[in-house]
Order: sequence, then C-alpha cells, then structure tokens
Amino acid sequence: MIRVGVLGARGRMGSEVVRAVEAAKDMEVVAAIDADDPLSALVDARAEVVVDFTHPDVVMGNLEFCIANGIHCVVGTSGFDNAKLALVEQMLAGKPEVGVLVAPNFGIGAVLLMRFSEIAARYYESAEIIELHHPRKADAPSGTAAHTARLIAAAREGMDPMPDATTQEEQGARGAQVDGVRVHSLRISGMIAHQEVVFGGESETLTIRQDSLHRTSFMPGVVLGVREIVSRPGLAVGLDKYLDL
Ligand SMILES: NC(=O)C1=CN([C@@H]2O[C@H](COP(=O)(O)OP(=O)(O)OC[C@H]3O[C@@H](n4cnc5c(N)ncnc54)[C@H](OP(=O)(O)O)[C@@H]3O)[C@@H](O)[C@H]2O)C=CC1
Ligand SMILES: O=C(O)C1=N[C@H](C(=O)O)C[C@H](O)C1
Repeated sequence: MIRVGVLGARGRMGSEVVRAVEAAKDMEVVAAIDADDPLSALVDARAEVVVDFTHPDVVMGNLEFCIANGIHCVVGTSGFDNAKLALVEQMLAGKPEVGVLVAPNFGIGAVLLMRFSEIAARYYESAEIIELHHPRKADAPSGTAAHTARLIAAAREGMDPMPDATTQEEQGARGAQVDGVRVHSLRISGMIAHQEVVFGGESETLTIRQDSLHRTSFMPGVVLGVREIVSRPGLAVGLDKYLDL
C-alpha cells in the first residue's frame, strides 16, 4: 500500500483526492492536511507520497518541506512558471531519490488537448486560448492555459509573429500574453474547468476544446501520478510524461 498524504484535503480538489485514494486498492490516506495543520503530521504518519491541491502562494513551502523529508510529491496546484520550476529543481538537487510531478491538469482530455495543440501549432499562423472556469478560482490565466501557451510558443519557434492589426485597445480586450500567445480568461458560475484553443490559417480554423464537467474527471490522473511517482525520481512537468502519447 502506498502511504499518501493529502494537502488541501478539505478543498474542492483535495476532498475528491481523499475519496479517490481511499477507493484505490493499492494506496491509503495516512494524513489529510489543510490550512493551519502542521506539515510535521506527514512525517509522523510516514507518508511516502503527498498530493498537493492547495494554493499557488503556499505550494512552494509545502514542496520544500516534503522534498527535505524524502516524500514524493504529486502536485496539481497551479501557478508554476519556469522560475518556480527551477526552484523545485534546486530543492531536488540534494535529494535525487525524490520524485516531483507538477501537472497543470490531470484530466486525460486536457492532457490530450495540450498535446494536440502542440502538434497543430506549426500549421497555423494564428493561435489563441480561451479558458473558462468557476468564479472561485484564485489565479488567471489558469495553469493549463499558461502551459498550453508555452507549448504553442515553443512549437512556433522560427515562425512569423501572429497577424494582429490592433493599435487601439481597451486594457485587457486582447487578453493576457503568455510567451506571446493570447489567453482569455472567463470566470462563469456553473462552470468547472474548460478550455478552447483556436487556430487559424488560410481560409480555415481549427478549434480544440476540452470540458471537465466534474472534479472526478481529474482523479484517474491523480491516482496514476501517485502510483508512478514512487519509481520516478526527479522533476516531471505534465502528466503526459507518464503516458505513451
Ligand atoms: N492540476 C489539476 O488537474 C487541477 C488543479 N487545480 C488547482 O488546484 C488548486 C486548488 O484548487 P481547489 O481545490 O479548487 O481550491 P480550494 O480553495 O477549494 O482548496 C484548497 C484548499 O487548500 C487549503 N490550504 C490553503 N493553504 C494550505 C496549506 N498551507 N496547507 C494545506 N492546505 C492549505 C485551503 O484552505 P483555506 O480555504 O482555509 O485557505 C483549501 O481547503 C488550485 O491551484 C487549482 O488551480 C484544480 C483542479 C485541477
Ligand atoms: O482551479 C481549477 O479549478 C483548475 N485549475 C487548474 C488550472 O489552473 O489549469 C486545472 C483545471 O483547469 C482546474
């Protein structure tokens, strides 16, 4: 049995993770921790793997503690940019046996959307992202949208800039730019997590869309991450690293 600690255990995602881990035959929750609970409970409970769905402001401190204590980390919390990932690499330098998976999105459809977007990016002169989430989300753009934008930007290397004649703009009307890719963030009651990537070229568009209709959609990916991380030391970014895409 893999001994799992859940950080953010009373949150929207964390509470689903507790249920999913308990339902899996080969793992158990040994510590369910939320804000104000001491991280030392993870060590007391001999947790082997931590699943973190907390907040972008606290996740780095959690990682520092877990890595220092030899606990593998499956991280769903958003807000990771290259600078934060470099810090995680630094934390791991002294603990090469520890694994950390940072997954912008654990939904299989979202993982496929990101891969398909990376493939499509080279074939279209225009690409923009629309992400749609519930209004209680703390960060914008979403981690998934930012990661997708970076993948598209990397795939477009060497291509001409996207056409855009805008010279006069209400602030924000054209969205945020992540590595030069426009991202538009909607916060809509009733929604969970949704993303569209719209590509355009000569007399043609391609729209790729994924919808998470319930937070259970993320759980097969989280459980896979817990199962895999115990034998995958080092930092992996994206669940696709554990899939044969
Ligand atoms: N990668 C993926 O597939 C997905 C990622 N996410 C990301 O996961 C994160 C959490 O989302 P969501 O569950 O909706 O958010 P919630 O606010 O519902 O849950 C976060 C929980 O973490 C708690 N928390 C805050 N600080 C700490 C701490 N230091 N230690 C332990 N627990 C703490 C919060 O407590 P309190 O409310 O008291 O502050 C809250 O209970 C977000 O960054 C979101 O973007 C979400 C869905 C899927
Ligand atoms: O906050 C959320 O809900 C989600 N956050 C992640 C993100 O920022 O991409 C993953 C998913 O979109 C749900």
